[in-house]
Amino acid sequence: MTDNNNKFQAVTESAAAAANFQQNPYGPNPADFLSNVNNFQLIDSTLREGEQFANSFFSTEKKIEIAKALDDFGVDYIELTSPVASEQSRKDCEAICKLGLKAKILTHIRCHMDDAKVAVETGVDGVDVVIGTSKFLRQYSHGKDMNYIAKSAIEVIEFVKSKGIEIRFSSEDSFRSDLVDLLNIYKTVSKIGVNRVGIADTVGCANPRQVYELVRTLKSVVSCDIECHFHNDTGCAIANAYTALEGGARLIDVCVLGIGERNGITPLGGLMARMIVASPQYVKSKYKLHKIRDIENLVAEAVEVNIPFNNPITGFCAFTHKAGIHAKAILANPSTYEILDPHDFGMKRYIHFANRLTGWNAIKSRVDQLNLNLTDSQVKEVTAKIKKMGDIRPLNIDDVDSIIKDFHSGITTPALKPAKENEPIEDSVDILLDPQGPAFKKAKTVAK
Ligand SMILES: CC(=O)SCCNC(=O)CCNC(=O)[C@H](O)C(C)(C)COP(=O)(O)OP(=O)(O)OC[C@H]1O[C@@H](n2cnc3c(N)ncnc32)[C@H](O)[C@@H]1OP(=O)(O)O
Ligand SMILES: O=C(O)CCC(=O)C(=O)O
Ligand SMILES: [Zn+2]
Repeated sequence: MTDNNNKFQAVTESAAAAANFQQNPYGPNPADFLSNVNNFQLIDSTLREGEQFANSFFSTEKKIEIAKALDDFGVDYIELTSPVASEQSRKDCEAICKLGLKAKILTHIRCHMDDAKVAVETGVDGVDVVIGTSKFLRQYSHGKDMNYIAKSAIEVIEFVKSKGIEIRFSSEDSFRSDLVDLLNIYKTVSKIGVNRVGIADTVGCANPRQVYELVRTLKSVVSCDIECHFHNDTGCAIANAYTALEGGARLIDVCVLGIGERNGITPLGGLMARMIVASPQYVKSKYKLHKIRDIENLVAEAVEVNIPFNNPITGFCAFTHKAGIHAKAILANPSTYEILDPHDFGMKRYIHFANRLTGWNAIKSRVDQLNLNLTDSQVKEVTAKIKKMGDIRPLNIDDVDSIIKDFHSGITTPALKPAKENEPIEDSVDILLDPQGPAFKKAKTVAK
């Protein structure tokens, strides 16, 4: 191709990227020419990092159930606990390798030949090797200097490669490591050939700008894919994962519900919420999003936690609209107040109208659902009654329905018994726009 043709191609490609960006303002920025927002992979670590969550104990059967569910969902890799952690951990790793899943199976080991020798015998498709590079870890964890780290990394990598399986090298606590040390070790391992290098924000200290910069810098010194692992101590795990992809990382470590050491890592569901906004076609074609709820329930039950009320996608009120102003606009066009479409995840949207913040538009939709005929001014009148009652105490759907029905039949609304102070509202049910869907109860979100 001539220079002019090359220039023409570059111009048309960037014009296409810009047009796409305009179509979807949440999509990859055309300036991020290395971005993998439209081309990322997931390494699910629920059965490794997730096993490090305080409440976790997975029986063999549970691990198999979770691995199958993740595979069905479409994750690219499933990472398992080190086979040297315990005898059962090794046996479970072998058992999962024998399942014949589509997802590649990885195990996660220290940068040590003793661990590597056990790992390669388990039947895994790849080994994730990690060693701390920050001063903290070099001093208080393994006590080794960068020369030793490089030497042992080369030995372990060469050994795993000789077995014909994938190898990833990762620096634990990357964001508190010296940049020169980091780039040197990554350069070394990239030169001898690894499938991936990993950046790990082990203590959750990194912010999105730092992530972008480190990934971009690393991109210029390695020739392999970059994987990223973000802890959520300071609440940046999803944002950091997204920014890493913008900077050119290809793979993100996730756990179902974000479980892991301390308060965990990037959650699978939360990252999907972020990515579907940026890259809807890619995400919808690659992952079975409607399975997220089942997978989260499976893991939540296994580790004995509730799904948080504010969880992206599956939190009990993730698609519930309440205030009258919101309800009116949602009834006209859900996109007015929703960036995620609940149907993409097999979920439904709800309008919670049994409260004093409701408005006549929401009440009118309930009147219609009840097949009653009221004029707009009558709906406004009955809405005022509902609000009056909502000023006295929390309402439930039966309260509202009886106010509407009584109003409709011209019968004076009987006084409702005020709830006792602090009485739990066990049956406060919210209305759904879809009359076929199941009504749902307020989630009990009391932490154990
Ligand atoms: C940030 C992360 O999440 S990394 C992954 C964490 N995963 C795990 O720890 C898996 C579960 N762990 C275990 O079952 C155990 O810790 C084992 C089997 C790995 C090791 O158990 P033990 O031999 O009893 O050692 P212990 O856990 O007390 O200490 C860790 C040892 O690994 C060494 N070590 C720690 N990290 C590394 C590393 N990345 N590469 C090489 N050696 C390491 C430490 O120096 C220490 O060695 P020591 O015996 O000389 O003190
Ligand atoms: O292996 C990795 O990349 C990450 C290890 C880990 O869990 C961490 O550093 O938090
Ligand atoms: Zn971790």
